[in-house]
Amino acid sequence: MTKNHNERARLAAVLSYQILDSVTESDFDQLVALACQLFAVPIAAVSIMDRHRQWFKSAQGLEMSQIARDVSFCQYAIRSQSPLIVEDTQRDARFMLSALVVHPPYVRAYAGIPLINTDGYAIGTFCVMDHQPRIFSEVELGLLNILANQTTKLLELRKEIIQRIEFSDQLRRIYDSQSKAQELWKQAIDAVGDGVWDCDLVSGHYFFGYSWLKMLGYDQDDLVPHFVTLYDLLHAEDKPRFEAHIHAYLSGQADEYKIEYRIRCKNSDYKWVLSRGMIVEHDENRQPKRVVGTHTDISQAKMLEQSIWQQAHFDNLTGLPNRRLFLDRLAHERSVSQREDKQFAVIFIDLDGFKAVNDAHGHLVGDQLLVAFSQRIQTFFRQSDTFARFAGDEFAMILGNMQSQADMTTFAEKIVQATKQPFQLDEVTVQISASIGLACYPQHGTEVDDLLRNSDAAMYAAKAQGKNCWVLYVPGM
Ligand SMILES: Nc1nc2c(ncn2[C@@H]2O[C@H](COP(=O)(O)OP(=O)(O)OP(=O)(O)O)[C@@H](O)[C@H]2O)c(=O)[nH]1
Repeated sequence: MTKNHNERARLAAVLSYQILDSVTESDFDQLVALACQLFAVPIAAVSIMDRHRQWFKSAQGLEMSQIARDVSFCQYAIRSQSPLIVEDTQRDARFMLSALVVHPPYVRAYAGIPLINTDGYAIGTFCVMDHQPRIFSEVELGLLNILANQTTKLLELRKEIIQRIEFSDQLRRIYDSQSKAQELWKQAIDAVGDGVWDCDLVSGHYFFGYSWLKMLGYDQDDLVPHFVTLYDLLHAEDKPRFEAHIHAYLSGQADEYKIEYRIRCKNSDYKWVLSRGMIVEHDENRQPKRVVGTHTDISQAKMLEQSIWQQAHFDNLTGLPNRRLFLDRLAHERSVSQREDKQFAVIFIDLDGFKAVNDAHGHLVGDQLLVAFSQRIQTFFRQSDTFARFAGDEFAMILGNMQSQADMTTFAEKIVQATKQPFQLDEVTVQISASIGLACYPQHGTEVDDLLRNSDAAMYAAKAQGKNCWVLYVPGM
């Protein structure tokens, strides 16, 4: 496809090949040599038409490397975008006085085919010249066309290669500048104390930043820079959560990579760290290739958080779960038992005569008694049961997975018996007893509030019956 002559656009197209004044290339020279052989002519050339000159990319039989555009034969082929055939220059008014005709190389015959690129611009010509007048047969013109086409293809190929080289240079420059920026970034973050890490997902190479290592007491040589090293250092309990989060982030299910986990220090202690990261590179299939991020030591914050949680959920004096934690566990037990169709017991205990101990021996002894009672009763429990201090001398229990009401009452009796055994405290021996109320899920209530209220009511019934005993809830209490 050819385009109407637009010299400005044509020149832009010529420049895009970056071929003007380029060094000799054998591919073009071979085509020119072939033309001389094929047509038995002394002169053949591949020329590129610049703004004011015709420059020869390759030429045979010509002394010069370029000529002024206005004396060139090829300018006609360029302008008309069609072959120019001159069988005898001395009989053609356009050329008979041309410098190329009256001076060397004394051109008498000329055939030139424009090199029209894929955008339709005539970049230059492929031409042959003779010192004698000559007629170019159709076959010869066909061959010349083929040579011109091959030359155009060569020009396109050459342009593509140049573009690829430029593109890869550009990529390398971007990569270099990014690497420099990333290095600076790593150093800056390392300097403020957050440990930097950088993971190549393809090779598994894992860069541990200086602060990362220092935070956990390691030296550079202590750790193999590989993802497996990090995985091995994770606390066993945190590994499943870590794996799940990584998977969610890399597969796009999670928007951000942000996870807290414990990691083993050089001295074998564990530290809590907050790990944050982001994908910075994808491969050609848009799969994540590289993730970089930071490690922040959050051990202090975690300890504070744990201590606050502990204070909010456990009784200071006895170390038993408090009312809040008891209610959480009760709600949990209820939903598990409902799902699995099981029974459980809620047991309410209020000590009898506790005030008298306080009054007789002082508050401190009263405290010691509460602790001693808790420790004695705790020995009756399974890990899965809950024994909590509600307030003062009130305690509550959850006994999971009860087979029968008889199991519950047997247990209650054990507590009654154990409580009335004397307590040997620091300076005195005291004796108390317990009043116990029992309610069973689901017979005595299916909701948490009902179970609490009914076990409390049963406990009051035990007090009313003379204390030092247990009572199983019956409706109407
Ligand atoms: N030493 C001590 N006493 C407490 C604590 N919390 C509450 N008390 C006291 O525990 C007593 C509980 O009162 P009551 O349950 O009426 O005393 P009680 O003698 O067991 O009465 P009954 O249940 O009817 O047998 C009160 O005197 C509270 O001041 C505590 O943490 N330490």
